[in-house]
Amino acid sequence: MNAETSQAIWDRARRYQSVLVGQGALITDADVLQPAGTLLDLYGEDIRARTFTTQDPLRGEQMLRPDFTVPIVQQHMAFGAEPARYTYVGKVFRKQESDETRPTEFVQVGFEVFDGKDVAAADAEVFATFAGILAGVSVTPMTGDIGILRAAVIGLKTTERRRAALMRHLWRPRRFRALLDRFGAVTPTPAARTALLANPDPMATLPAVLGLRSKSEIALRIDALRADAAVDPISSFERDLLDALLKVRETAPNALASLRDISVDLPSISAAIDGLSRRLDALANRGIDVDALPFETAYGRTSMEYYDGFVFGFSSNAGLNIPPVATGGRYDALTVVLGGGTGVPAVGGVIRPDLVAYLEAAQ
Ligand SMILES: N[C@@H](Cc1c[nH]c[nH+]1)C(=O)O
Repeated sequence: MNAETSQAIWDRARRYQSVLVGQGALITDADVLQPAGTLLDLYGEDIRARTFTTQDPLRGEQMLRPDFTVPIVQQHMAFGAEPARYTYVGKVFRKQESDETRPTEFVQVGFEVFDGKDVAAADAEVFATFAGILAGVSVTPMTGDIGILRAAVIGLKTTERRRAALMRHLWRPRRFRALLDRFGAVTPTPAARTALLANPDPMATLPAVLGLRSKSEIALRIDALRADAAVDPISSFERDLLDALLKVRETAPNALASLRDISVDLPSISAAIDGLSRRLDALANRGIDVDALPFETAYGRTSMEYYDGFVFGFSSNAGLNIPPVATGGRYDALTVVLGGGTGVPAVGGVIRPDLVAYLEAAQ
């Protein structure tokens, strides 16, 4: 699916990067080989499964960098001073499991902004920068906000354990739905579980040969299931609110109005919605046509699991079946994890020059 030679794609990448440098971004880089271990966990299931890993005799498990954001956050938290803007050009590596025509290594041009002075303005700056680079290319933007979804789950009137389970599965829409139905007692408890919990001494019924879990882990799990079985279901009122929230998919001003309506009954999302409102103002200040800007609450739920606020993407209009040409989002919590407890508000994104070339050739 190459529309340009590799040389032309690198040239194009550097042209895009010069726009970012013009905006005050420092050129930076990251090693191709990154320690896999705990870093790999930060990406989430999809990227974890698609990352090439290898073994180094001294350094242990290594991965071919599946993205730049994680190593750049690490560098920034170790050596950087705020505010900072960075840009990089380089290849990332991801296995393709279903579509052989998709490359397993491709060039990204990235922009990362570490600046907590005005998060709405920083979100708008990143979005508008990519929109500017893509002016004249036929793409449609999409925006979302993982922070609204997180706030909704945090606000549910249920146990901490249930909230944590839903939060963990925020990224797997089907699993999330199944959990919500279970916690809402919409789907009945599986018969085997009911039988297990009805048994006064379930540990006595364990087979002689156990699987991966130890006896004490199984006992803990049974205790947790027992405690959970005694908890009231999440009300249909709250489940309907979550459903309504997840269905919001409109132009940004309409989405804002719908979300405000929902927040009357789900006040935990109010602060996140105020943030959305400030972001829309900041985007308008940057010349973005906010009235036509699409917003979808569920957008970004299947991508990088480090996003926790604004998310965006630019996709081809035509039915070309290619991934979005530019994507990004806010990842404040990732900076806390990699900063050893102290973080800095951060947002960024990448653009793929190969895909833009392909789109332009198809236009
Ligand atoms: N690193 C992300 C894009 C991104 C950069 N900054 C924030 N998000 C990716 O490869 O999809």
